[in-house]
Amino acid sequence: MGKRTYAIIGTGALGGFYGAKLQKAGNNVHFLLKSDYLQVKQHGLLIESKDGDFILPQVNAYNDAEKMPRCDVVVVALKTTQNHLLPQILPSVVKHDGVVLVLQNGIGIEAEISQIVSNTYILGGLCFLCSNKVSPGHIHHLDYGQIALGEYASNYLPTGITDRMREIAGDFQNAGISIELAEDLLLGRWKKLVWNIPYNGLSVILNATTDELMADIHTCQLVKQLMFEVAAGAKSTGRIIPDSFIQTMLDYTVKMTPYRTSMKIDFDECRPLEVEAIFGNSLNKAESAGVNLPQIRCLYQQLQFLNARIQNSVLT
Ligand SMILES: NC(=O)C1=CN([C@@H]2O[C@H](COP(=O)(O)OP(=O)(O)OC[C@H]3O[C@@H](n4cnc5c(N)ncnc54)[C@H](OP(=O)(O)O)[C@@H]3O)[C@@H](O)[C@H]2O)C=CC1
Ligand SMILES: CC(C)(CO)C(=O)C(=O)O
Repeated sequence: MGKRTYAIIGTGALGGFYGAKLQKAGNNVHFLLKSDYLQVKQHGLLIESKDGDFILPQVNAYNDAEKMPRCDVVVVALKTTQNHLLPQILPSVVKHDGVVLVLQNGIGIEAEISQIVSNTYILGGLCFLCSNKVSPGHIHHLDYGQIALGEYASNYLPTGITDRMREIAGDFQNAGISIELAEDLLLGRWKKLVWNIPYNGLSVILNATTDELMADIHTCQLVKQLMFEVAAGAKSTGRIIPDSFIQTMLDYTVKMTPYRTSMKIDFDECRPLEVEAIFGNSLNKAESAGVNLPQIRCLYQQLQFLNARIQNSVLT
């Protein structure tokens, strides 16, 4: 097989960064954009990265999914709040027997996508990346970047490590993106939520950066309690997250460059928050297995209030 073709659905902080790295490494990449389309079509992408800045003066830019060629790997990098658009986008972009790779935060998205596409493999990637889009076509990569890649099977049954995962991981690794292969995508998704649920939620509710949350004894305790609730959620679906992993996540955040989480950035910019994909879907999974997660539900209710306020302010 020749080189795989890639479509990036949503060329923002994450999609722009990984897509540009893939193109720089010689892959054939096609970028779907919305408001940045003209700028990127004319001037390409500028990546300012802690690993070295670079410019791609020319990229394959589209503002209409139907004009994109069918690709081997279609990377979903929209905010999950825009996933209602996927039924219009994915079927025309992914090749028969191609792959949809979901790089979004949250849980349960692969199952939703399995209802949209057929004859397609679905993979999920948990991205430990700190990247922001600072202006049209200009991405600022601040820290990290590794991806844990897993494959989706019906009901999130673990697939082990497949050849498809290895092949796609190879492309990303050749592009300088560090990849870990996960035998169980659902476990990987819960593990990522150990970070996202406390930090994304509390950063918005408490108007705080990660370092501020870790510097205070009370919020540090709250973060830890929320992490243990995520582990209880994982357990309700038969996945075990060891206590040592929770400690690793706490240590990782203490060492991290002080960071405004993606949800906090969305909140500050008055954009819809990814509350359902991260909080709502986790609660649904645990509660349908008969397990309540009261602290997560409390955060969820507060975030829904703020989210509704954002939607109303955008409408008025
Ligand atoms: N940024 C990060 O470091 C990380 C992000 N993630 C996850 O990755 C996902 C993407 O986040 P992120 O990249 O930060 O978000 P961004 O908002 O930076 O990027 C999303 C992009 O999708 C574009 N888009 C929206 N609607 C359309 C459309 N109809 N057609 C084409 N493009 C469209 C937006 O364009 P426009 O601006 O014109 O609306 C935007 O550029 C989220 O689930 C997030 O949680 C996970 C880990 C780290
Ligand atoms: C963990 C982190 C910071 C990047 O991986 C993230 O997922 C977010 O800000 O939402």
